[in-house]
Amino acid sequence: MKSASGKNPNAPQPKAPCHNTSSPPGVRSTKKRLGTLHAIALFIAMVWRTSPYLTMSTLLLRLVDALLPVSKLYVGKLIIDEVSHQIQLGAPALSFHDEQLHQLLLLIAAGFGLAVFTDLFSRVSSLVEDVLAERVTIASSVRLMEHAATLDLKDFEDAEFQDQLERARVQTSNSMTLLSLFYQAAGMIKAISFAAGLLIIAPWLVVLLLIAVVPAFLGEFYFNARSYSLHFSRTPAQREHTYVRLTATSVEAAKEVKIFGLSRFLIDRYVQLADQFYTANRKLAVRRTMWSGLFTAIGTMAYYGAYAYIIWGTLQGNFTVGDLTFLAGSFLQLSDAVESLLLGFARTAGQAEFLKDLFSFFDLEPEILTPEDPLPVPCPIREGFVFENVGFQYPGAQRWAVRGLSFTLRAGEVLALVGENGAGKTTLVKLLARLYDPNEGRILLDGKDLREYDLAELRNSIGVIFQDFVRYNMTANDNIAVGRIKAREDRDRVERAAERSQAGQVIGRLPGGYDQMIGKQFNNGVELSGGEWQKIAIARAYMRGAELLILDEPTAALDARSESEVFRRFKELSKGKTSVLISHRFSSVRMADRILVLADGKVEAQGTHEELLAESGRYAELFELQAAGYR
Ligand SMILES: Nc1ncnc2c1ncn2[C@@H]1O[C@H](COP(=O)(O)OP(=O)(O)OP(=O)(O)O)[C@@H](O)[C@H]1O
Repeated sequence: MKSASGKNPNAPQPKAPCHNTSSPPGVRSTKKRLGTLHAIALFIAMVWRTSPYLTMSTLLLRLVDALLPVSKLYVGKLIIDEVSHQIQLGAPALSFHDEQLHQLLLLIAAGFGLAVFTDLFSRVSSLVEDVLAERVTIASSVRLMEHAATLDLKDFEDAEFQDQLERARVQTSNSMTLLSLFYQAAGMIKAISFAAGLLIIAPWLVVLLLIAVVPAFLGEFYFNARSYSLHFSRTPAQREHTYVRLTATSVEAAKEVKIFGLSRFLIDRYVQLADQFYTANRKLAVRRTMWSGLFTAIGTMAYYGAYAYIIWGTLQGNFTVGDLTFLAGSFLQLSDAVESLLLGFARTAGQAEFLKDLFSFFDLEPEILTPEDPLPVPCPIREGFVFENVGFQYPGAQRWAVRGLSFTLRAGEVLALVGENGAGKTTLVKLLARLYDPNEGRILLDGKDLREYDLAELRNSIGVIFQDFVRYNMTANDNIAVGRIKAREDRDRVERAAERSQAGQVIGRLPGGYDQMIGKQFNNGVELSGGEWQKIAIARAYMRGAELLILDEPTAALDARSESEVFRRFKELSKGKTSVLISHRFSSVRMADRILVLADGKVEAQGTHEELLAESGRYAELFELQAAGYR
């Protein structure tokens, strides 16, 4: 994996400042701030792309919604002024035909209309925003999954990558909070509309107000940054926390948890991690509450100071009673609006830090790619695969998993791989499928480097069933169809594949047949035995019908008769195809055309079963050990 900037994140990196929870947010570099703004801009673009129509509607509705309160307040002022005016005139009781009464009724009707509209608009805006937020959540989750699918296998095996993925994942479900950006824009218009009234009548009140809310704003900014850096620094622990919780409650672990009596151990670990979070959260929350209480008190003081000034001005005759209510109302609402605007802004800036994680995740690029002018993958394969002095080291590993590995896999042959645990058999298979690229040497397919072929086409012509194949909690049909998902609806093909792998008998015994849900995660699911699962998984290889088929020990749980049958059929049915079998059972391995003995990541010996026995090497030794066990 490398970031779009071209840097390899696997290379040692200087610690990012946000790792350092003690550094105050004030020392953040301008570059980082720009990065935050950039993330906000990318987010707005993403919202717009999700639904231009809903985005426009949200903005317009919020704009109207923002202008309604000041209009309502102004109509209130006009009503009070009109009433005071009538009282001052000492006017006799108004009659229905009076011009003034009409005026007053009209103002009351306008006030009523505005009140109804305000409520309506705010409900409709919230509705549209909710819908938009949900669409954004779905769109960003889809983008996250699509992007994750393009990244390399080694990325997924990297803990730092998992942290980043976790933060990005959290972010996709937080779009709702982020849409408060629009709310902020509306809040700004609202504040400007109130300020406009105040500016005309008493301009310095606006200055007073700004001074009053600045501390609250800075405080909020500070605490949001602290909260982000706290969250960032504990993502690994947070993932462990979730992992422990899921392990303690998952169906997969339930057997061992009970047999080994692990629940107390897991709960204690959970509590230990939770305690760390709790203590840090509580400390931050207490400090935040104290400071924000103080800042709010400053704001309230400013409000009452302004209120006293307006009352004084009214008593002096500088303002009318209507002005008094308008100014006091405007000031209060403006102070609320500015405060929530500034706090919201600080909060959004805090959120935008998380947003950066999402977009930096989208910036990651895979290293295993299709070249510019890819070769078409040969079909059928004519010569086969050649490993030329191949060496591969897993990222971060001290030792080479394979090194100096050279051999030929001829087109149309059945090759068996044997070797003790850790000899490099699975690694070899992963290199063949380009799940990794070699660090040394090269792998040729029909004389050309694997890296010159179209990656998707190459993977399309290879079918691998790994020893740790996935047990999908899906129907029996889909569990086989994953081998060639495009043919999912082709029940005949699925059934043929199942018959070939002996999964047909297993499925025949299921109450729902091919439509039976397998696995215990969902309603009406039935569990299978280990061997039954393996038969289903092997059916995927037949379903795939690829040029190169590889069974990497998915037969370990099969009884001896079933495994022997699986390999016999596999050999028969894969005629004309190239296949690789990995097994520790020599009775099955001997059926292969050729056997490769791997040791310490390289080929130690090769030949037919008889040839290898005659050599009296490791193969003969292991074969004898196993045979002795049966005597
Ligand atoms: N994802 C990985 N990351 C780091 N090292 C790995 C990874 N997978 C395997 N290794 C290491 O590479 C070496 C070869 O492993 P590999 O899985 O290829 O062996 P194998 O011959 O298939 O073993 P087994 O018979 O146990 O399945 C081992 O030393 C193993 O520890």
